[in-house]
Amino acid sequence: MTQQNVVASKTKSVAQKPQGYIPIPRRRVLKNLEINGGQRINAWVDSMRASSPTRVKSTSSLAEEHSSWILRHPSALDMFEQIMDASKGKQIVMFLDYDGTLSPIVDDPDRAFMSDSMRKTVRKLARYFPTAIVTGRCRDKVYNFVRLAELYYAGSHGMDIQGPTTDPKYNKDKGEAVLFQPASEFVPMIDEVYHQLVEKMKSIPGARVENNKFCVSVHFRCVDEKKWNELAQQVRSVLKEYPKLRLNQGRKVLEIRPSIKWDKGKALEFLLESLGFANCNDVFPVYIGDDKTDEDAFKKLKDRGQGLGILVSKFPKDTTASYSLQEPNEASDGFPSTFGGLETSISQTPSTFPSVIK
Ligand SMILES: O=P(O)(O)OC[C@H]1O[C@H](O[C@H]2O[C@H](CO)[C@@H](O)[C@H](O)[C@H]2O)[C@H](O)[C@@H](O)[C@@H]1O
Repeated sequence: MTQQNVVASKTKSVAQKPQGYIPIPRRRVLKNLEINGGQRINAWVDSMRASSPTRVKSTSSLAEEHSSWILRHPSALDMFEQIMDASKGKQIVMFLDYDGTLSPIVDDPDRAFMSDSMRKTVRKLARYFPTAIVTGRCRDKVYNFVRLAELYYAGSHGMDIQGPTTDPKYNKDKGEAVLFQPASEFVPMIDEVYHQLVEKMKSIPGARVENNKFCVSVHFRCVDEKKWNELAQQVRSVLKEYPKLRLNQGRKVLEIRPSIKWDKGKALEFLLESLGFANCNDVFPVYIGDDKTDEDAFKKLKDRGQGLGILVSKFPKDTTASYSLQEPNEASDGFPSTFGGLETSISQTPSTFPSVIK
């Protein structure tokens, strides 16, 4: 299938129902919201609470839960030898989520900076392995945080994919090396919704709306929990006019995006195909992420029976990832001794981005 055909076939699916990755089916969310400010909207707010816990469990029950969870999802740092063995003779491809993985979670989304040491680690990784950032953020914004031109970037939950601008073959058109944008027709709609949400959120102290180009984030991290109900109703009042959009929840954020069959897992698959690893057993993709949306990528790896997923989380969470890391710093400090350490253990030539983007 040619690139154009791929684009055309993905675009055709715009009107179809989303499949596969909706933690909160839109129909259910809307049903929950139907009784004006009544009981059902509470169900949605409960779901916001559940996905953004604000109350800490007792230390002993947490410790118990954690030790049983860690048996099922051991630390990636402790599993270095096993990871090495599994990847032997294969091309490692790195996929990295941004918020909560490369940068710590902070109150102000515009200040989620990546540390210099993390940047150094990612630069080092990219010298040895094709490396992609896969994020809910707008691609330009995440690029401004990461500032490494040698990476692939999949912004807006994978709906905006760009190749390394250091590579002349991606850089023919004045630096815009866009490979795939399956939701491009939604840009005006997303923009419209963004402006409406900005207006609505003016009455809710602490709420923030972020335009991620192909999707919109409504942040409630700094909103008093008593106001979550009102925030949910306001978002609902906008969303009900846009049946082609749907809703997801992340870490204290509501994410509105096009109802197309596309997610971080599909983006991972697209990048692997583009790199020439479509039907290849000699590839070892590693995906590191912290959020629900990363589960689509973990699941994709499991379905392909290739590589591994690493969940960054201090707390036990339902996940398809095989391994875990506790926090972004652990990833940064750990990389040089784990994946970065591979440079001394394998005989791969640096800077060998496959020249096979089709
Ligand atoms: O896929 P990701 O790279 O993890 O992006 C998901 C969302 O991340 C950002 O929000 C999260 O991080 C913020 C900064 O630490 C934090 O304030 C917020 O509460 C988190 O949800 C980003 O701002 C969103 O647009 C992304 O969708």
